[in-house]
Amino acid sequence: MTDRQAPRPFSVRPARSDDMVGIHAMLEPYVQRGILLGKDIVVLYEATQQFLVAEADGELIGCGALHVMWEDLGEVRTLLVSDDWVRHGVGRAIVEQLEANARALGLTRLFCLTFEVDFFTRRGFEPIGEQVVDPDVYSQLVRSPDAGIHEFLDLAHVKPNTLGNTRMLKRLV
Ligand SMILES: CC(=O)SCCNC(=O)CCNC(=O)[C@H](O)C(C)(C)COP(=O)(O)OP(=O)(O)OC[C@H]1O[C@@H](n2cnc3c(N)ncnc32)[C@H](O)[C@@H]1OP(=O)(O)O
Repeated sequence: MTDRQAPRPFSVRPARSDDMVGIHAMLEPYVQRGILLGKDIVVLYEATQQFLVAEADGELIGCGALHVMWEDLGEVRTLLVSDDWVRHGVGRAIVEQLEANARALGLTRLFCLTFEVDFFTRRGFEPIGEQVVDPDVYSQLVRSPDAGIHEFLDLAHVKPNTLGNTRMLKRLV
């Protein structure tokens, strides 16, 4: 006998624009708790192609995004699974597909900033302390208006958002 439940069927697919209102609603509680960065709905629409969604019985149950930051470097963003579905392999399936997408785009390193250190460690991410880009790349990245890149660079004005988070990196092989 085991207490592991039978697998519940779900699928992961690229997001469509009409998923964004649902993603915005799923995101809001985590923004309130300071776990994920808040995004205006217009920013979500602009990022539609970056997103994957998980669904079961036609309902959104999770999402995650891949943001390209540099030639070799991407970031996993806005990963979440609805409360009813945590610990059923949905987060893992989303991250594995985001990694496949990253490889297809030619990326070799994936960054994330997270409280979920155990989850990302099991996915092969490792904590990093310092800057992982050279000064020339840094000087270009700092020109981006994107708040996520400011968090990646650990700029002073975003430090209140990132308090207690762990910076992690995975090398894609
Ligand atoms: C970069 C960022 O976006 S950081 C923000 C991350 N998101 C958040 O913090 C929001 C809140 N958290 C969440 O939404 C979720 O907990 C996530 C996204 C972190 C993880 O998603 P989940 O779907 O719960 O993860 P998943 O189930 O794939 O894996 C977690 C572990 O649950 C366990 N598990 C999986 N399926 C089962 C099951 N059927 N029964 C029991 N345990 C299970 C396993 O131990 C699994 O780890 P492993 O597969 O590596 O051995």
